[in-house]
Amino acid sequence: MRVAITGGAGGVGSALAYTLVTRPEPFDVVLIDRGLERVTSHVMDLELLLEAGGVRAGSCPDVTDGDVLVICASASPTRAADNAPIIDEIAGRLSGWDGAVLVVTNPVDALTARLARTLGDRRRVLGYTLNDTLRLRAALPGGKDVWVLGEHGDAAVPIFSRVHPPVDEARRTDARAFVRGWYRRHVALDAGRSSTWTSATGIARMLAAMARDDGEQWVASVLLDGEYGLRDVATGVPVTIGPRGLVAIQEWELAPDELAALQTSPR
Ligand SMILES: NC(=O)c1ccc[n+]([C@@H]2O[C@H](COP(=O)([O-])OP(=O)(O)OC[C@H]3O[C@@H](n4cnc5c(N)ncnc54)[C@H](O)[C@@H]3O)[C@@H](O)[C@H]2O)c1
Repeated sequence: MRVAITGGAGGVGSALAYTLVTRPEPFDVVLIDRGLERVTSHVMDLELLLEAGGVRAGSCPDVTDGDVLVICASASPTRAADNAPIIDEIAGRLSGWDGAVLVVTNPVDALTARLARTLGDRRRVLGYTLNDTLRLRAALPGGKDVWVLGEHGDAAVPIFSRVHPPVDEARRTDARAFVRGWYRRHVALDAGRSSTWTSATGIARMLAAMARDDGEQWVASVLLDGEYGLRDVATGVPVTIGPRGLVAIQEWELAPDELAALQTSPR
């Protein structure tokens, strides 16, 4: 699979490039950012580690060089307000290209919706929201079918009704507090960096799953068209994914409080 990463010299983009070149699958990676020097420096560093595939530096027009474009380009790792023009600038370069896009840049749900509307094809645009699920899995070690749906971040919705073995109310309260507390503690650090390692690992796993196209269960933000009673907003829902993006949205039967939280989660 050919993967173009825009924002490739940043924290998430460069960690993702490292994760992809050290995985066994043959990913061909193009790293794109505003300045060619910084991506070239990353590429010179990374090409010594290649397990399979390749890695090279690109410039902004090369966003169409992959089968999948991962958007990590951002005005700042933590300030999300300025990123809509960046998404619009990238969208302007995508005409005539029919690949899939994985949006990482925040606010990820709003930007996924914006890009899906611009491209006119919601199936090609997935938003990366898996980190919330990875945090809940850390809070419920050994649990099966542990997922977080809804808007990425503070309003995310842990889905306890599917977890095996079942989770009692006391553990639910602790797990909820861990997931919310993790996010708030990380934001409060104001450390000038995002969760680059979790994100890079999760994105690489999803890209490998898109290449495998084997029907495995994932979660991603998708522009909804009536699923879960929501329309024209993007939020995290259960999905299967393939090389061209969304394969299908699964409409799970949720507990009433979970469905209500999912329906009010998009802001
Ligand atoms: N969805 C998630 O779960 C998740 C997780 C972590 C980070 N994020 C978001 O991902 C984004 C990137 O985070 P980061 O820590 O890598 O930030 P960063 O500041 O380290 O990197 C952003 C990079 O984008 C580049 N850039 C800016 N404008 C560009 C453009 N028009 N074209 C190409 N490159 C451009 C910058 O030069 C920089 O290298 C942020 O918006 C962050 O909030 C989302």
